[in-house]
Amino acid sequence: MSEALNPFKIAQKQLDRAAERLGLDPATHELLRWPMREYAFTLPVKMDDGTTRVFHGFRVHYNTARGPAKGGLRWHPDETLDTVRALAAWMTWKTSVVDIPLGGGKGGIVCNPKELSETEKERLARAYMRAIAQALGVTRDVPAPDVYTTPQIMAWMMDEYEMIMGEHHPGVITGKPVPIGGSKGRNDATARGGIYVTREAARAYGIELDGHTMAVQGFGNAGQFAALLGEQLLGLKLVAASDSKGGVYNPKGIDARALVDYKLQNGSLQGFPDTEPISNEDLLELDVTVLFPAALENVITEKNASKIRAQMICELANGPTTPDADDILFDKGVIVLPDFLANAGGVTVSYFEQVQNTYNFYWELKEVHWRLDEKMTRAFRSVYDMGIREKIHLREAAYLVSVARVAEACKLRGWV
Ligand SMILES: NC(=O)C1=CN([C@@H]2O[C@H](COP(=O)(O)OP(=O)(O)OC[C@H]3O[C@@H](n4cnc5c(N)ncnc54)[C@H](O)[C@@H]3O)[C@@H](O)[C@H]2O)C=CC1
Ligand SMILES: O=C(O)CCC(=O)C(=O)O
Repeated sequence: MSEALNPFKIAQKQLDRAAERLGLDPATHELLRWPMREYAFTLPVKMDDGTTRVFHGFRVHYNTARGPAKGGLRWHPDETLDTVRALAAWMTWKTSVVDIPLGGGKGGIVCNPKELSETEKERLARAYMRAIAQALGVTRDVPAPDVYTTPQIMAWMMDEYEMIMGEHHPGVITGKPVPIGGSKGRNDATARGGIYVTREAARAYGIELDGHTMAVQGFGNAGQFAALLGEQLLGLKLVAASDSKGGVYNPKGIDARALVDYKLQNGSLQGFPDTEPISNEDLLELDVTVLFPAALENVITEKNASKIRAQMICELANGPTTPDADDILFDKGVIVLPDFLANAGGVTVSYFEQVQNTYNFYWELKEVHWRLDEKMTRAFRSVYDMGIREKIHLREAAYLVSVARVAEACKLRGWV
């Protein structure tokens, strides 16, 4: 990875811009440029064939001034400490922009879960939990799912934690299956939050969505629900979708439900009837109303930004757009709904899950939905108003809103 595409360098650069505009004092700026605490683990795990494999994992507590660390766990072969640092920084700005009383954290294991059996995944999840348990808990840090981690993995981790502690602690992790303390509505929350923000942005900028088109890059939790809810709630027509193996395209429209079922059955999108193949790169350049990047970082860069034809980009992925690309898109008039605003629905419902776990009283789905809608709508308005007032793009506006809140919390605590 080139230094220019190092996600943590990008996160620091984004913060530097905000710090300058906010006129942050040097100590606060330096404090917010770095994680407050980092853990690195070496995890020996027994494989099904009797051999031992050694995995490496991380957990980063970026900033906890507004509350305990919060953020997902990613299992990916390309995971690095700097990726986790960046994701933890973005979690800090994310919990702040939706104004929930949590800080930012993130974790990861360098592995390819597609090569692991279910029993190997379970042993890896439990090994990670044993390594991090003492630093977790509702008053310290609460993990959740991210790329290639699932409700089942959260369930194993919660169970391991409770074995260690000898009592129930469902709030130690969120994104759990509903029967063991998960929240209704967490499964589609990331996409749903993004759909609410897209709806608000379309109203604010006067963009017609009903009957218009969308393309989705990345067809996992975030991407699949974006396609389904984009169709159901906004009337958008899916014309292309892709996953790590490539994409499918039909300008006349693709039935989102049928495509999700096909992906769940076949593990890939390739061969879906009445579509032609499309690469991940070409999908980004389609002439659509809304583009949902929902895979990984750095897919929109200075190399392809000028070729983007979408009217609006709703960033469900973390870090899909580089700072240089942001400026190009702003000049072109493309509306970018920035990641830590657009994908904050996931952590917001994770927070609702923690609240329900604490009270041991569970909400109906419609309560989750209206509370999420309220949080996302309010967050969008605060960012939009800031963007208009300062004449800046929405990412910079979101940084100003979020960083000011975290800086205030640091100051009130007497840290700076
Ligand atoms: N799951 C959650 O609650 C949240 C997820 N996110 C972000 O959303 C993005 C997607 O996460 P999930 O949907 O949860 O993960 P997931 O593991 O459910 O799905 C990931 C999808 O991305 C695809 N993919 C992987 N590499 C790709 C590539 N190079 N090109 C195109 N597609 C590729 C995979 O095939 C898979 O379909 C990530 O950036 C994640 O950090 C953000 C907020 C919350
Ligand atoms: O649900 C959560 O706590 C965090 C989800 C996450 O990792 C993210 O928003 O990037």
